[in-house]
Amino acid sequence: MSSRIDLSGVGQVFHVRNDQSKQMEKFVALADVDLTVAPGEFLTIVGPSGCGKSTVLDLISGLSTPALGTVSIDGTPVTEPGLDRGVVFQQYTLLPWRTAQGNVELALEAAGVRRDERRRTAAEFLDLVGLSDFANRYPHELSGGMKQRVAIARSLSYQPEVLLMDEPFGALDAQTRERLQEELLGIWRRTGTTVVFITHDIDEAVFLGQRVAVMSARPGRIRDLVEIDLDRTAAADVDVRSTPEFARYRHEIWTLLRQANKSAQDPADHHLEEVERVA
Ligand SMILES: Nc1ncnc2c1ncn2[C@@H]1O[C@H](COP(=O)(O)OP(=O)(O)OP(=O)(O)O)[C@@H](O)[C@H]1O
Repeated sequence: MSSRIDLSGVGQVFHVRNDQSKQMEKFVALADVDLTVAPGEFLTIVGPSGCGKSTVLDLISGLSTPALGTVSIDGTPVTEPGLDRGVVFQQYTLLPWRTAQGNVELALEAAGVRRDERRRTAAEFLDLVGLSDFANRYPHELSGGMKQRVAIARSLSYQPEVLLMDEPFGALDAQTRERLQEELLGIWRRTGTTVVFITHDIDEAVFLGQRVAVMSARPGRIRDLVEIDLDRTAAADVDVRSTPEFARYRHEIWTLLRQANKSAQDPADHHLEEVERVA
């Protein structure tokens, strides 16, 4: 099960207090964002800090609505959060008084799933993320990587058609992170879910994404889309990350990010013009 995501002419504006004048003013966080994510695609998004990556994810998840343009899932405009979209954040968002199993069941409760089926499905998804032996542990008894796996199991348990991930592995050590990246690719292949994954890490973006979207800031835009053609199924035997193809993609994204950072620092940007247009 997977869905297509469309962002068309999307702009987002926030009201912020000007440090000098102390007046409220409009801040254009996103402008002219056009993006289509195909059903079952794995898209990663990179960009300078504050360029609007989380804002894009919030719009797709329905946590906010755009000031301009439309966001739709399979042609239906997104107006609020829904169980067709699962979200995983960087911070572990587990309830401390519930076990791993209980945390996964929570999402199924919200989806109205019957008790016995909840138990069975939660166990199945904990197994999928390799945590069957830890089902009865509480969050404080789990490592950071395990907590994040529970969060992933919880988001997958109600079988969303879209999985939105906002730097889910950002707080993990390098080894755990690489292992979870490989596990996530395996889960994605098995479930066929459409994934949008935000990261600061170029290697992570190249390793996971079938395409990498590079954003620029002030205002946030999709600056480039790079197709990544790597054979990741060989990951178990071959260190894909050390191949010349991987290095080429890494350099390409690195160069685009450098350019995106430079344009963000350019004082002659179109920021004010955009404010006028979007406001
Ligand atoms: N609710 C809000 N009110 C005011 N400004 C906001 C709000 N949310 C985000 N912003 C601003 O919008 C811009 C984009 O924020 P966003 O969190 O989407 O960036 P990001 O690319 O995800 O950043 P990072 O990589 O640092 O996590 C930033 O300048 C941020 O300060």
